[in-house]
Amino acid sequence: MSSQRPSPSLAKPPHWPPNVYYISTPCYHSSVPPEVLAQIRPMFATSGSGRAPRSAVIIQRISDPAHPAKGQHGLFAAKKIPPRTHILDYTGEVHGDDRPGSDYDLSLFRSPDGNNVGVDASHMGNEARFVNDYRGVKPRPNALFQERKTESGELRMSVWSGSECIRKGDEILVSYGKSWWQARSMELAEESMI
Ligand SMILES: C[S@@+](CC[C@H](N)C(=O)[O-])C[C@H]1O[C@@H](n2cnc3c(N)ncnc32)[C@H](O)[C@@H]1O
Repeated sequence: MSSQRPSPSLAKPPHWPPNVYYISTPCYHSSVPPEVLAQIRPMFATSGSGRAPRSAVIIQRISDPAHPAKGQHGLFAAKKIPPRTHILDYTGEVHGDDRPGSDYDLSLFRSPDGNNVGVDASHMGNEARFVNDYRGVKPRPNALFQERKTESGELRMSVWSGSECIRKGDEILVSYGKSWWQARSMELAEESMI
């Protein structure tokens, strides 16, 4: 199975990992059935950029020893972001196969006949792949994942600010959901039994 080849020409933001393609629009993997693709990306849809204005977000290495993702990276506000604002789309490889090993895979769409479509940013994506979960960092998330449709009808998963404004310099934090963490703790328990 294959994916369309991402364009290598985009300028990467600071701290971008060398082994990950930087893409501003989704790439579609051949595992997405054509009838499902037609629902999430109408024929006439043009892939407008999912990029945040370059100044809205910044990727930073986490050095705070109290942060549970210390040594990794996170996404931070480069300027004040008003409440309920579209920050950026979560780009990646849109796929219909299972990606159990990916820590960068989000659910995008479930069709009535049971086809699941995800967006996996483990090998290609944009700044949104660095959004961390709020647990152990702040009492509550200040942002959320929420789908949107582009003007031409393409379904995107996006990062939006919550009900309060995000101050410049704040880490942008979502909730991955209890089931995401439950699946990870089950994996760890299984690994420790091997
Ligand atoms: C989508 S990535 C987020 C970006 C990641 N920090 C990085 O530098 O690539 C998800 C991974 O980030 C880490 N992570 C995110 N939120 C976390 C949290 N609240 N506590 C511990 N680890 C977290 C976990 O390792 C998780 O598998």
